[in-house]
Amino acid sequence: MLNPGVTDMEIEDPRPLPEPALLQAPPPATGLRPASFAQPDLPLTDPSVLSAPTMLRVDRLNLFYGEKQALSDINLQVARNSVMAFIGPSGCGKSTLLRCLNRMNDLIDNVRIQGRVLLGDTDVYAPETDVIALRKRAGMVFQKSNPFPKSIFENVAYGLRIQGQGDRTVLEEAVERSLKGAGLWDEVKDRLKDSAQGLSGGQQQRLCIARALAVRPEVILMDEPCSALDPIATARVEELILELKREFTIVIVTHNMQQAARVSDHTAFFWMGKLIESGLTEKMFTNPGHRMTEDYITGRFG
Ligand SMILES: Nc1ncnc2c1ncn2[C@@H]1O[C@H](COP(=O)(O)OP(=O)(O)OP(=O)(O)O)[C@@H](O)[C@H]1O
Repeated sequence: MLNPGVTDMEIEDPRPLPEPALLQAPPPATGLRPASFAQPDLPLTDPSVLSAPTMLRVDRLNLFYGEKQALSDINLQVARNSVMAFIGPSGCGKSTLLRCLNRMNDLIDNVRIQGRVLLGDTDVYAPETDVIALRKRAGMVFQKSNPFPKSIFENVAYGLRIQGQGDRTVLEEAVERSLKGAGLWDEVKDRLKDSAQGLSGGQQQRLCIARALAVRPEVILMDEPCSALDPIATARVEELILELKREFTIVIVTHNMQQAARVSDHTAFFWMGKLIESGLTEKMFTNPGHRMTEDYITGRFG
């Protein structure tokens, strides 16, 4: 959602911005939750995440929509097989940064980008980079589920079909694997030929996740994937995110602080196009390094 209405009038006396923290040197993982952690039923960060190799790396990224600068000097890393949450008030640039990671901003006129994004070893913005292949490696799930007016089967098979895959057995295997991966197989296996638009909102969102999984991505970019879902469907997608990170790297934009705390290993807080702070989610939610992060997380602004 676009919201150009955020101005510095909304936050009084902002402190000088610190250098954005990189995730290179997180505090050692003890496997223990700090005693002050407010939500004791949350999953602990898997210590293996902290030593995982980097999947995504953003270096000195600036983005302009025409004359307007929407991202300023962003430095950030996302560890492989982890979940990174982007949080911050409306209009701070979360979706813009998410779209930079697989060049979805290429589809918007008048965008200018400086800096570097690496997906694994691939320089995302290098002229020789194949954008179609890149988006296959970094799939996207949007705020509003957007199944095509086709059958459940064809929705999931779509990405493979446009890659030229026509072998029925290969497609059937991929559809089953992806629907199982998205936790939807048991609910739809007997009606794969039915229209996807007959599914509930939560099922449609999991179908879109299955569609993203079908082309075997490495990264899944999720832009507020639960904002249109009820609490039960939201809980289902959150469980799924925790399962999917065993195989994939996930970046999720969310306005829901509990959701960020529940599903993410790392959190990055943005304000007016700047990365204010990033780090272990447990730390960000219990002992943030910046006053603005604390004010946002505790609902004092945003
Ligand atoms: N296509 C566009 N053209 C011009 N400006 C844009 C465009 N998309 C976003 N912006 C502007 O860039 C800034 C960041 O927008 P973005 O949607 O990335 O923020 P966000 O943090 O994801 O917001 P929200 O939480 O409301 O979805 C905003 O000022 C917005 O108005």
